[in-house]
Amino acid sequence: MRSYTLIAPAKINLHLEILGARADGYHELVMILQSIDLSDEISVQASDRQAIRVRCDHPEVPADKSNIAYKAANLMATEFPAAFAKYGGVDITINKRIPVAAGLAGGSTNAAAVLVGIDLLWNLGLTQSELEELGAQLGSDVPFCVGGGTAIATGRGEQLSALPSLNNIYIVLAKYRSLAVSTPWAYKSYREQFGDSYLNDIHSLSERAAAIHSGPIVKAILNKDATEIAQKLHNDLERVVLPEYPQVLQLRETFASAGVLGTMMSGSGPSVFAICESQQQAEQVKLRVRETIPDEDLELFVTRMTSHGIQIASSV
Ligand SMILES: C[C@](O)(CO)[C@H](O)COP(=O)(O)OP(=O)(O)OC[C@H]1O[C@@H](n2ccc(N)nc2=O)[C@H](O)[C@@H]1O
Ligand SMILES: Nc1ncnc2c1ncn2[C@@H]1O[C@H](COP(=O)(O)OP(=O)(O)OP(=O)(O)O)[C@@H](O)[C@H]1O
Repeated sequence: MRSYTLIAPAKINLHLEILGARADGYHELVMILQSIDLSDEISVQASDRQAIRVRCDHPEVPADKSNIAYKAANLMATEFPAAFAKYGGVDITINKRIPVAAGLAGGSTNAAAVLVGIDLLWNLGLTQSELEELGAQLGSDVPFCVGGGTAIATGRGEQLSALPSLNNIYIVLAKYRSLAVSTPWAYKSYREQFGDSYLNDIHSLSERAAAIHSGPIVKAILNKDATEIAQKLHNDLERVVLPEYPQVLQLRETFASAGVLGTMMSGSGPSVFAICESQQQAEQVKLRVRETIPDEDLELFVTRMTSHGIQIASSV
């Protein structure tokens, strides 16, 4: 049976700005999303049973219909019933390395990999933008995960404009294994606490553009200047997550006192990343954080920014 093995990278948010609440329950955002070199491996294999099956080596990730990888395959089967009938079922195997429920788009990148894998398995020849449109039906972060790299995301996160890629900027990533933050809770809390500061009353596009704060970090990205990027990191969701989760606040403070270029929570948390001058500094910072917080529940990774989205590792 034919199969593809795909590399599915995680993302961090270099900028996350909430512009307002939308009628559909989502929030209008301006984000800068960045792929990192910390990936799951997804294999998508044709099967002779007319069914979708998911296996995952991580005990906390469901292997049933609630897995977003299952939902991605089911969407492809619904959108392309003739191909589903012709090529048969799909067996999906997920080797999970990205921390779960971390604000790193772990599920979203798995879904993007399944879309890419099934497109190849069924010879559909979909374009990147067609794959991104399908991804938007599964989650706001899924379209970005298809192509990855560095991008500005607007709307609810699904409208993408590519930025020049940032390679080899080293980061340290920290996440407490047992700590999870609900994304709906984070947005809802923000709306309840800071709804008044929304830009909903700004109607003209030029007024709205002038009020958006992502300009300085975009300039830093265009300059490919790690120090400048690190100084301009921003995440509105920190305003609700840090007061509620002291461990996340402690990670931010521990990174800051370790002399990194800059530090921020990713997405809705609870993972925190720190931008470093070099791989060597990143390794030193990792050791220092480990000494300061010798809690085995804390996972620490040294990784780097990458320009890759979903990639094919092998095909049989
Ligand atoms: C926090 C981020 O990861 C940052 O990149 C994303 O904004 C969330 O991306 P995601 O997990 O793919 O989000 P979705 O699965 O689309 O939505 C999960 C929930 O988050 C909230 N949500 C998400 C995106 C958005 N623009 N506004 C929202 O209010 C909604 O309550 C939604 O029900
Ligand atoms: N393939 C999957 N990988 C990881 N989690 C999954 C998957 N499918 C479903 N889930 C469930 O989704 C929840 C969120 O996990 P995920 O790792 O995607 O969060 P996240 O990194 O915060 O995502 P995002 O940054 O897109 O909001 C988990 O609690 C898990 O049970």
